[in-house]
Amino acid sequence: MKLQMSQAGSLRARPARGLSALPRRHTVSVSAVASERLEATSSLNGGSTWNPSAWRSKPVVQQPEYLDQVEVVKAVAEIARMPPLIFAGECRTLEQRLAKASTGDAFVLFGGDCAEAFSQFSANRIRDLYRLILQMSIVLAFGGGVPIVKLGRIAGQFAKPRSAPTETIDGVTLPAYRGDIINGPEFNEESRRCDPWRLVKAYNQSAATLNLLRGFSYGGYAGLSRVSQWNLEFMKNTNEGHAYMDIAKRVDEAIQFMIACGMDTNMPFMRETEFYTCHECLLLDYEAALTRLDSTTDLWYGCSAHFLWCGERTRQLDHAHVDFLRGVNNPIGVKVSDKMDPNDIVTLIAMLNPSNTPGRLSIIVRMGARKLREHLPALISAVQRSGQVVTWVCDPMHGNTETVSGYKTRRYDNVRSEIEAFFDVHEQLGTVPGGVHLEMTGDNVTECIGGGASVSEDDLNSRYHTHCDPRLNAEQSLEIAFYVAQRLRQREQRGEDGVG
Ligand SMILES: O=C[C@H](O)[C@H](O)COP(=O)(O)O
Ligand SMILES: C=C(OP(=O)(O)O)C(=O)O
Repeated sequence: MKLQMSQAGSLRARPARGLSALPRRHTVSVSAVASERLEATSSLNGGSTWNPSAWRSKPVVQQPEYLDQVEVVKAVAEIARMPPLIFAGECRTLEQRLAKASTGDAFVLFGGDCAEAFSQFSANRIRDLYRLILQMSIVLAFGGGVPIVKLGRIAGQFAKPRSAPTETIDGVTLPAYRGDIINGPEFNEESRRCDPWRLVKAYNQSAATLNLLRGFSYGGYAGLSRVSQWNLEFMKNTNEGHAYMDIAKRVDEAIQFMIACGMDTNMPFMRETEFYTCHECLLLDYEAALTRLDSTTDLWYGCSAHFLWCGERTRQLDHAHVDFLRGVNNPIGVKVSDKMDPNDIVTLIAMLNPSNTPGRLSIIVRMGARKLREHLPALISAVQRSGQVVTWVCDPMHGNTETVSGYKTRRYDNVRSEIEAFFDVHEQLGTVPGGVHLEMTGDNVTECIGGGASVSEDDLNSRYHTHCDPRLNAEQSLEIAFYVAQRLRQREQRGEDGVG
């Protein structure tokens, strides 16, 4: 990659180029509706030129209020001097994988912490999340008969958008916790002060995390012959643990059979797995400092993660986050609640993926089951009419948050119902459910209620460790994987029977 940096270490803006002039591959033509909408939004884009700092001229929300701007400049310059965390070629491969998910030839699993935390950083926690994602992928691949694209909410998922800027406890009001990359979760003035040097700490934690993930992915840990060793210790005597071991046994038998037929166990697919990282593209100072020009294509890539998404609270058409994301060439996503209007979704898609490249854009729906059944059909139909290609993903977490006994929690049944509704709606419309996006952990936490683990309301205070939103624990996550696998298998069988 060509790192365009000035001597001070900040990014030097390259001469701005029209986005339409940027080369893109495998594009699909859109209908006149989408083209008209793109034309109509070119004034929002400020013409069609882009550079990693262009967002600064737009309205921006959910950014930290730092007290000392000089320290911000120094910390951001430090990040801009650092190497990219990912390589652009990996993003292009991921885009191809996500394109397959848009047609049902692959399925995407996004999973990981709501908010990574400095205090919870450990090799064991990274390993446990990683192997849970591997386990879930095996279950999904076995059920669905398609490759699973694995995307961890990890190695950069630090910044949190908040509903309210402040928090009040016992009559004391302080700034809200916005993620460890910005301030601390402890409820005192010092901790809640936004500290720009947290940016550097988050970068370093992300680099170390990614280093271990790459080691696991390419160093033998993720080899298919180890499938039966991925079961987490505390899962061994659970229903999900047993069901997983049944599948692992069948995978082992299939491998033995293939070896007997002459298969070479040194083939890359036997020893390695692709694993990608993602996070919300929220903290634009950080993201811009890690945006680099790829020397092989002369295109900009956000190098903090392979995949970046725009949150529900920051997807305003004329605001900074959409402007930033339209210019990076990574595959990207947008979170969408029931507040999204069918016309606006077409406009937003046209802005973020003007060349209609399959795999470039995932729409991550998060509404709760009831609203999803009501609103998603109109969104899908509008996108279909416009000829736009997107990968539809279900986030069953963010439309299902409630407070019980003072804890933010989610009920397993509601999470599962939203996934059910997502598959049902796609089935009715003949469109493709492309993936799920879960807040989950390999730890044995008690943050979400229900599931086979039978976490009750009274258990919430037992192992409630999240700094922000409640995560599914390992058992609940695996249970969700079995449910999704069942839906994928039904879809596959309908395809084989020529139905749908
Ligand atoms: O995880 C996402 C958001 O940061 C979170 O849902 C917002 O939570 P809040 O409503 O408690 O601010
Ligand atoms: C904040 C998040 O989601 P949303 O933007 O959908 O609320 C998230 O996924 O962490």
